[in-house]
Amino acid sequence: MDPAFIQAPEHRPSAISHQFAEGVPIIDLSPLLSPDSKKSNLLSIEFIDPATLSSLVDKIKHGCKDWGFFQVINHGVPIELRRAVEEVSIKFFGFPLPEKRKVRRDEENALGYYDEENTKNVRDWKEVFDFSVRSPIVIPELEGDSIKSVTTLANQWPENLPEMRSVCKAYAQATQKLAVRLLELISLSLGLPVSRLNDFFKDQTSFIRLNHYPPCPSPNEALGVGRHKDSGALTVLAQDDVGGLEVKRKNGEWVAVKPVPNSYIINIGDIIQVWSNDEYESAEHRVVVNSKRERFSMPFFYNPSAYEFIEPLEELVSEENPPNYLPYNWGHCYITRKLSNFKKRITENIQIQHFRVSKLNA
Ligand SMILES: O=C(O)CCC(=O)C(=O)O
Ligand SMILES: [Fe+2]
Repeated sequence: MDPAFIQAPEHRPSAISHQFAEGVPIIDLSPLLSPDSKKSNLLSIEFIDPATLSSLVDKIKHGCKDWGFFQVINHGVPIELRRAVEEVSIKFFGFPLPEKRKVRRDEENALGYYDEENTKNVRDWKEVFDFSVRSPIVIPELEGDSIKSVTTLANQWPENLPEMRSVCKAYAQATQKLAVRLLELISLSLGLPVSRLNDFFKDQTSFIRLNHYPPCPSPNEALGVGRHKDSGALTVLAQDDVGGLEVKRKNGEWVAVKPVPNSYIINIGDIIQVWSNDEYESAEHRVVVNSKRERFSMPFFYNPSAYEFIEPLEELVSEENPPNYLPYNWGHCYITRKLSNFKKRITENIQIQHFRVSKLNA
């Protein structure tokens, strides 16, 4: 196998890491499906009674605080839509490589097909197709009040799979609605008003990634995706029945997340960690591959507007609990991370650690 894929010994999947985690919270969102919205699959917080809402918010808090991720069922995303995207994804990745490369991402435009992604400078055993919810998106990178650069990202769709565009668009809208409701529940779980975080997403930079992990001849040395944390606000992830997603627990142990049919896995991203001033921590995760079955997954990365500056929310800091992070521009963070995956870089990726206020100076 190409040595570019081989993980350092300490990061290889160990034999004991494949046990399915006990007790991963599975949260039933059906109380949010109001009777008349059942048909339209619309989740709403308006009509729920206070006791039911409060018990739901408690479960969200537990998931965020103790795990950094959880699964949701009865989430309102129509199953037909999910199946339709799964089908186009299988068709697309089944195309010959030259066909897929017609919509390949490049240094200017980070959306489209890509099969050479690195995580922490080791190649991932996967191929991906990225598309953003809004397109094109113009992303200014801000430094203070001045614009450092402007990048435009635009979706690219394969000519010989004409249904892909509309199917993906409909799916993105449905998962986005779920992301909005989840963020509202998370806002309540932090003691904030329900819509406190919504305005950050007015010109969202959210995108969906279709992942394909082919069978791997050397699954003990390579990873589908190396260990990482998602840099956005939260991730709404659909995985198929093969399994392979692993999450690092607070005790340092890697545990596998058992696939639950038609559920979504919700990951807390770095932005929620910063907003909450470390009340919630983003979960480190990775993907283990296997030699027999290919695997497909589809994360929706819920990302704010590029011009937003991310910092601990003022309601959640005080003299006793001062902000742990300096403000950083999301557009800058997003573009640096997205384009840095394009090529191996000598320098480290931007991480929220770079904005952490040093405790030593306190
Ligand atoms: O495939 C998965 O289950 C997770 C993928 C992932 O973590 C990512 O693309 O950021
Ligand atoms: Fe991830």
